[in-house]
Amino acid sequence: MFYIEAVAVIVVLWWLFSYYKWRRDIYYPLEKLPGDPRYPIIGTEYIFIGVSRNELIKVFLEKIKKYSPLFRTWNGSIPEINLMKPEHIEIIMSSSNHITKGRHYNNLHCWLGQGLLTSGGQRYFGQKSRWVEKTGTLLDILDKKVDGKMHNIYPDITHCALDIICESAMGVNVGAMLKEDNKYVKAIYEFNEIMFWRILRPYIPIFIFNLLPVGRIMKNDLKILHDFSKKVISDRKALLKQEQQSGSSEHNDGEDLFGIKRRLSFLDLLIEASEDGKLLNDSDIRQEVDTFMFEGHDTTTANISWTLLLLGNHPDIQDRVFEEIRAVIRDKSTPTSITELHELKYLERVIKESLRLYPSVPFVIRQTKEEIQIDKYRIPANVEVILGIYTVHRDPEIYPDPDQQMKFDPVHRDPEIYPDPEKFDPDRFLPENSVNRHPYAYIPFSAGPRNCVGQKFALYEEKTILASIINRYKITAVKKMEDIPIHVELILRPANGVLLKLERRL
Ligand code: HEM
Repeated sequence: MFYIEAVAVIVVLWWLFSYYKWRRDIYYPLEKLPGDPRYPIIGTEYIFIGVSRNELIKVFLEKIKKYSPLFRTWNGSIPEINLMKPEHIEIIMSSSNHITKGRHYNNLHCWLGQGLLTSGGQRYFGQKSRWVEKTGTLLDILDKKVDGKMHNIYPDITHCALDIICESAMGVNVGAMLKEDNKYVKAIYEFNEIMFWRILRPYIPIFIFNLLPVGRIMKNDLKILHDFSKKVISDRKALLKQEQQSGSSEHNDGEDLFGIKRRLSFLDLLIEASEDGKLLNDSDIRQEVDTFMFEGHDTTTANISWTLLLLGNHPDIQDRVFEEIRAVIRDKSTPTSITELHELKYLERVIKESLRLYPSVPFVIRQTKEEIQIDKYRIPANVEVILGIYTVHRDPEIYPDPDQQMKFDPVHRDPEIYPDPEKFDPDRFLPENSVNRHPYAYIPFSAGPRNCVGQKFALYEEKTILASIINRYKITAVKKMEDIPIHVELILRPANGVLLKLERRL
């Protein structure tokens, strides 16, 4: 009996000490930062209660306007520091100390595991000729939508991007564009939505969440996602075995249409590294494949989609893009060489400007490894810092028109950095207009030691797809940009897809 009482006293004392330490080291320093009042269990998430999905971003932007340039929020009992100034973001992003991802990414572990890629990946992609083939299939699908009516082409772009990443990085043709029902793509959207739903409800314990219908749907989605990647891996393994037996190898010899020597695919390298089972086991491979497939198609899909919506709203810019494409690829339907892709300079500025206004990844979250000082505030070690990529593009304090408050995006839309930040103006990215820009004022691919490994791949792929679409069709957007609701989750998506009217040019 005495023993139980002694343990109970030690537990209570330990808890009191931890609580005291937490208040001294975390709570008090952070309470000095601006932000809404915090309540037990819910933190500051009550600001989102009763807010519709389409309005969530507006509520958050109001807070940014109120508390910019930095403020704290509480996700339940976990504090989060929101940063949106280039010089503040630089402190975290440029440091090799603060590279641990925030804990919200733990929600992804059940899907992507710990498979976060840290080394460069562009050199593995030597199969760009396949992009031309996939883009051709996309055009065939879009041709059927040239009927004077409005169509949502978001699913078509998603399937094309998925086919391209699977073919380029995994060496497997999943034929997503040719399938009627794409369970994998549906599961990704659903999983992301539910994950975001859960993040906003820190007061629901995990065991209750798992019992709710959303918890069960998420579990089912997870199975679909894993089954898909397992099949990609087993298909590739079977193909490699077949090639070994027949003595032929289509993936590591010869040159493709772009004159690039073919190399092993990213997945082949993972499989090679696992041959003796020492470096990577099957689960490690699956995690890397899941990460790459998700990061490698959802991001590019979102950016291509926003770019099409912007071009569909700006016929003058679309005409300029079209003229450049005709001058570069002449009578072909799609670019077929790296040189041609490089020559599409104006299209590149269009893509960059689209990524400024609508960065596919709207924020990244890191944990501080050690205490840091930001302006007059002391940020303790081990707290979550939200680096607002979307936010860094629009600054509320210096945004000139108070009525436009809902639209600002503090970093990529800071009027001091980008005059008239709401305007879609690709020429902001002319070299002469970019010279004095802060290096962390434009960070769609993040920056520093943990930045995106796929940015070159993304740019080439997007140029190929966008050039092919604009070359073949004149596109008209059905809705103005300001009337298109934005869905924020890990990816920034147009809420209702990409509604366009297509007219054949050629
Ligand atoms: C427009 C397209 C893309 C955008 C805007 C984008 C953006 C980003 C951002 C912001 C990050 C987070 C870096 C950080 O935590 O600081 C990231 C990570 C990553 N991206 Fe991309 N990305 C794009 C396309 C791609 C493509 C095509 C691939 C693959 C071919 C790819 C693969 C990855 C991987 C593997 C990571 C690392 C994951 C991690 O360490 O957590 N991305 N990307």
